[in-house]
Amino acid sequence: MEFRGDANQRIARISAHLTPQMEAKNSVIGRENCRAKGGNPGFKVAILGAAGGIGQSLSLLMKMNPLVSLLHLYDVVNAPGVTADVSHMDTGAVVRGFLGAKQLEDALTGMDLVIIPAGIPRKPGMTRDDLFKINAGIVKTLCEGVAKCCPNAIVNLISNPVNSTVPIAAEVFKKAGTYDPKKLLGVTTLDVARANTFVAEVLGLDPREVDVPVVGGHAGVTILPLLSQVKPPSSFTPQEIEYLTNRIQNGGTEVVEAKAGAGSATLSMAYAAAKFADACLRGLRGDANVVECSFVASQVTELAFFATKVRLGRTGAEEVYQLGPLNEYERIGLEKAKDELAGSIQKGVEFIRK
Ligand SMILES: NC(=O)C1=CN([C@@H]2O[C@H](COP(=O)(O)OP(=O)(O)OC[C@H]3O[C@@H](n4cnc5c(N)ncnc54)[C@H](O)[C@@H]3O)[C@@H](O)[C@H]2O)C=CC1
Ligand SMILES: O=C([O-])CC(=O)C(=O)O
Repeated sequence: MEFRGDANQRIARISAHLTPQMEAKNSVIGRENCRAKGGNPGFKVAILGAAGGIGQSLSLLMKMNPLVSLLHLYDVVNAPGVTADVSHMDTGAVVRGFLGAKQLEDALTGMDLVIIPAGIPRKPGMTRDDLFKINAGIVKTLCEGVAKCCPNAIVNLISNPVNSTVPIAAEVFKKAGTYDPKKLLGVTTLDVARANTFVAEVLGLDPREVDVPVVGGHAGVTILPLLSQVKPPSSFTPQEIEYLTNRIQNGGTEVVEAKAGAGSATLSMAYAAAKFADACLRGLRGDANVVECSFVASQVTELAFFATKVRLGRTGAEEVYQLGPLNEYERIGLEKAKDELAGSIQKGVEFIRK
């Protein structure tokens, strides 16, 4: 009988949390009184924009990451549904959902890593810069929340245009007095994933064996694959270089056009974001030699931000690597990339300083 009593109490507790009344009473969407806390030692991760195309798949992938103990899913719509769904996966991370601006602070408090895929995606005919008008304000608001509630968190910024949203985030953090350049990382991992895939196709290799550094930024000509530095060392014909560079630079547009109005890359992007977040968490844990490309504050060129390989450690991007030797084709590409990047960075900075 004692056992039955305990079990009944447990069931009553759980059922109570399933009622809409209780959900409404709770400031967060979760199961606060349940015993099952996962109990994993690990990191606390928030996804802002978790109900979107990228956000949903990314939530699934982060729920599967053994380094995550607590996963906060925030969005202005549909966060409860995504949270309920993902929370039934029998992996270690405990999942809590947060809906709307009033719950942003709860979503962010105590987080080690904040991943931001919030904002509108492109439709055919648009550039990433066409998203600035709407996404700049979204990123500003969310980063103000980060500065207030988890100023020491690592931020992985996905929302486009990354070439401008990263400078916007930096300015927000500077204004709040919390800016640590090592902790603000623009996510360019999808460019590397595409480059590895397309180069592997040309070379007839497994993409997992290929490593292509992609530097610069995350839009059109600012995406600069360094094919002269591909591992394993490989040579390409001028036609192959032209084909690969164009395909990598226009990979996002290829998906936007194929989706024909239904958005941009979400599945490959969630994969890339999960890979990059995992690298950040391994760095936070103290693993050695965690190296990824990312758009960060940089002294590699005269620009304030630039994507190169960075070494991720306990405090974020602890080392920003130089470009290494470039061939003539890449030197010309670098000048074009810098010209466009300069304007995009300036636009982001001015959005906050105006
Ligand atoms: N860095 C990269 O390599 C890539 C970046 N992106 C960018 O990621 C962003 C998201 O793309 P999708 O997931 O496809 O778009 P989506 O429209 O499917 O999802 C965006 C989500 O953000 C949410 N949202 C809007 N305002 C918000 C706010 N203030 N706070 C929290 N959430 C908010 C929406 O409710 C929606 O659930 C776009 O800007 C897109 O261009 C997309 C692919 C690659
Ligand atoms: O192209 C877009 O709009 C989305 C994006 O950044 C990408 O897929 O690389």
